[in-house]
Parts: sequence; C-alpha cells; structure tokens
Amino acid sequence: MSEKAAPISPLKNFLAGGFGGVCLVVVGHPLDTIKVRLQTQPAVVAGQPPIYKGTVDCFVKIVKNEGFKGLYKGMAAPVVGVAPIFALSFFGYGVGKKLVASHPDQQLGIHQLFVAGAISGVMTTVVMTPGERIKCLLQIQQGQGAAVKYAGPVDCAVKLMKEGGIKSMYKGTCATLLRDVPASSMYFMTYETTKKALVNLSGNSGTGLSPFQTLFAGGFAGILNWAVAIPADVMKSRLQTAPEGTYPRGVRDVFPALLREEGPKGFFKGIAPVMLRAFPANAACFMGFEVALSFLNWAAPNL
Ligand SMILES: CC(=O)O[C@H](CC(=O)[O-])C[N+](C)(C)C
Repeated sequence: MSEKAAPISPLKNFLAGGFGGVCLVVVGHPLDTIKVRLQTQPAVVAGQPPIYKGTVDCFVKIVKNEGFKGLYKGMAAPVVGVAPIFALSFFGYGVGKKLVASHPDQQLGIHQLFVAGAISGVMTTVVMTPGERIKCLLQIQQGQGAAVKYAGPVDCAVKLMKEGGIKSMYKGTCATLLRDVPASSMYFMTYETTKKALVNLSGNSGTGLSPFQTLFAGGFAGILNWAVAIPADVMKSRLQTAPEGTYPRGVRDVFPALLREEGPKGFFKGIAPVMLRAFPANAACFMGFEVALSFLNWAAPNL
C-alpha cells in the first residue's frame, strides 16, 4: 500500500530552509574560503611554486598569514545571503513538488523529484548570482597579493553597482544556472531517496528518521550535489572574480580558456575542500531544516 505523503507547505519550506542555510554557513564557510582561493589562484608559471600547493597548505597559509579570521572572511555576506538563498531553494523545491504532483497526496517518483529540484535551481539563481559574486570577490581579496578593495559585502555591492550597474552584479548568471539546475536536482532527489531507503532499511516508518539518518541523508545529498556542480562552479568562480573584460562572452570564453590553460583537471580545481565541506555542511543544513520544520508543524500546523 502506498504511504500518504505529508502535505507540502512552500512557506514552511521557506522558513525552515532559511534556518538550514544558516546552519550550513556556520559549519562550511572555512572550507568554502579554501575552495575559492584554490580555484582562483593564477596558473602555475614554470619554475615557480604555486601560491597554495593544496587544501592543507592553503589552510596553513591562511591561518599563518591572516589568522583564523581569514578562514571566516566574507562570512557576513553568506550568512545574510545564504539564508534567503536556501529559503528560496527549499521554497522553490516545495513549489516544484506541487507543480509536478498530479494530486496533493501523491508520493513523488525519482524523476518528479529531479524536476522539482531543477525548478528550485532556476528560482535561486536570482539571488544566488549576486550573492556568489560578492562572496567570491571578498574571499579572494588580500589572499592573493591584491590590495584590499572592498570593506565588506555592502561596500562591495555598492562599488559593483557604481562601476558596472546591475550587469556587473549579475556577472556569472549563465554559469550559476549551469551549476545550480543539475545540482539542485541531484541535491533534493538524493536527500528524499536516501531518506526513504534508510526508513525502509530500519523499518522505522512510524517514527520517521533518527537524527543520525537525517545527517547521513543530508551529507550524502551534499556530496552528490557537488559531484555534478564542480566544473560549472570553477567556471563561475573564475568569471566572477576576473578583471573586467577578461571573458567578454562569459562561459563561452571561460570554458576554452580553462581547458587550454589547465586541461580537463582544471575543471576540478578545489574539489578536495568542496568535498570535505559538502558532507558536514549539508548534514547540518538538512538537520536544521528538519528541526525548524518540525517546530513549525508543531507551532503553526495550518501555515
Ligand atoms: C552549489 C550549491 O550552492 O549547493 C548547495 C549546497 C551547498 O553545499 O552549498 C545546494 N543548493 C544548490 C540546493 C543551494
């Protein structure tokens, strides 16, 4: 007999998703900083050592030269920016699930979950692109020898608007879509299917998931999200941090340039910190989401 699905509330998803996003940033930001530093460091010149030899070297150099606070550089922007991004992402997923379901109680299949995730990916791009542009610019300043240009996220946003208007804020939109549409599909589909598999395995369908199972399903969703997102993420970070005019045709220029300069492995730059961060950060995110959702279901059952 097919189980009756819980009614979907995009509004509750929005609020709980925002809380999940804050949990994700607190746990994952240091590794995100390392990822962006590795992704955007200049190509190695023959005979000269790279600025950072790898994840551990990058971590040690940041802590030595900038202190622990260097790892948390640019975190104000994601905390303020990621909460709405994740709120919108989980809201979009809720809307997507409603759109693909033929009736409100339907248990969605793997393909429907995939499409609902893609809808979420498109919706988040509106806030994800400027959020990522500001975050990446802040994360790379100082670390690679350049003078400090932006005092913080607001200063960065104001300067980008003054210098290049809304077009500059939305630099990297195509790369963000290329990253987030497949990534969000993978993310939500993996979380739901892993959850279902774990419940079936343990036979605890009456009591739902244990905290450990939620953490595992969330962490695994994060890993598969990044497994499909990383090549587009490298292109996005490059594009969004390059000096004006470097890649006039966006992805169409950054793709061949990266391939020419660094070969196929260039598209996987920063994969170690990405994967190190993916599991704990997304485990924390889904845990925060589920806790907030349970609270909302208790406090406002009809929301
Ligand atoms: C690419 C990205 O932002 O992935 C999010 C998870 C993470 O580790 O930041 C998930 N999502 C694309 C659904 C926002």
